[in-house]
Amino acid sequence: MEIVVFGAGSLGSLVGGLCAREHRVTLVGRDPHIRAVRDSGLHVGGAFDFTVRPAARTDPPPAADLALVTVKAFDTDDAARALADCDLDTVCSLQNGLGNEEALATHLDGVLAGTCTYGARFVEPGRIDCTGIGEVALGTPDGGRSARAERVGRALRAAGIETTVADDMPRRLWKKLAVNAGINPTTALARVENGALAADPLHGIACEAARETARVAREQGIDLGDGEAAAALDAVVGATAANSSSMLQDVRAGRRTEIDAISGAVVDRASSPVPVSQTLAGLVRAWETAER
Ligand SMILES: NC(=O)C1=CN([C@@H]2O[C@H](COP(=O)(O)OP(=O)(O)OC[C@H]3O[C@@H](n4cnc5c(N)ncnc54)[C@H](OP(=O)(O)O)[C@@H]3O)[C@@H](O)[C@H]2O)C=CC1
Ligand SMILES: CC(C)(CO)C(=O)C(=O)O
Repeated sequence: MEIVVFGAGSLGSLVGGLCAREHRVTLVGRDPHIRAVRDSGLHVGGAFDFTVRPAARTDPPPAADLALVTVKAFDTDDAARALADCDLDTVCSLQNGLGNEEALATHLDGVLAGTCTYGARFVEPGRIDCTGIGEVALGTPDGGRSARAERVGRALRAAGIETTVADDMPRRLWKKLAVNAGINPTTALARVENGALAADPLHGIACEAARETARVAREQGIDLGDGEAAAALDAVVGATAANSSSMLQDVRAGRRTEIDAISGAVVDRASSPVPVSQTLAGLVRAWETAER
């Protein structure tokens, strides 16, 4: 299968590197990382230790069977526009946050929704580390089964990526959002690793943000319970206790965060008050305004 990974930073290089062991892969990203991959290949370290030599460029190729989108959520619309001239059969987001599939579908056909719990960290141009083995779940954005999703699932499994083809992607996207809405802004503002959320006061704040997200999901017709959302948050906090959330990494690096697609998405869709999510979103945005 011809696969283009659009947004070959940390996660995109991990997934693209794994796919390159089985498929013809083109990474689309930025120099100097892309130049290093072109010159010396891509080394995937951490939980893996291999080097592959995918094609690497700073603009999309003319065609591919599958595009995996791994830009940050605030770049999704630009990614969709950049891919519009690429002859594609299927596009699959592996991003965090809500709204990515809708943004992609504005410009592209054959869009699938996806979540990813693998962890990836950029080391230096040409090298990334896998910081945690997880899984990819993918399917049609509105739920239900599709031959397109089954094809992509087979291709990712063939590359050794733990993959579930799911018929309930709306629910999965909201459940992942509840986890991110609890963990990401809380750890970023407190400057702590994920494990600090196991104890109060941070545990109470993170759980309430997750429960607010579950309530807004129910307002949107998604059957996601408060207890289930809080339990999912606790499970991820336990499993990634030593990790720095992506939002904490962004804040520490002085980079723009994905707050708008995470807590902002909860606030924008709420038809009842979500004070914790609103406060977390406001505080992170205030930091972005002051510090960036
Ligand atoms: N890293 C991880 O462990 C995980 C990440 N995720 C999610 O995956 C998504 C990606 O995260 P992550 O990999 O960490 O982010 P990164 O910033 O490391 O990777 C995104 C890359 O895409 C590049 N990019 C953006 N727009 C373009 C463009 N138009 N053309 C070429 N390159 C472009 C960025 O370059 P530049 O910055 O210069 O614009 C960057 O190098 C996010 O939604 C994140 O929340 C989900 C699970 C785990
Ligand atoms: C699940 C979690 C919070 C793990 O750190 C994550 O997806 C992130 O950091 O963006």
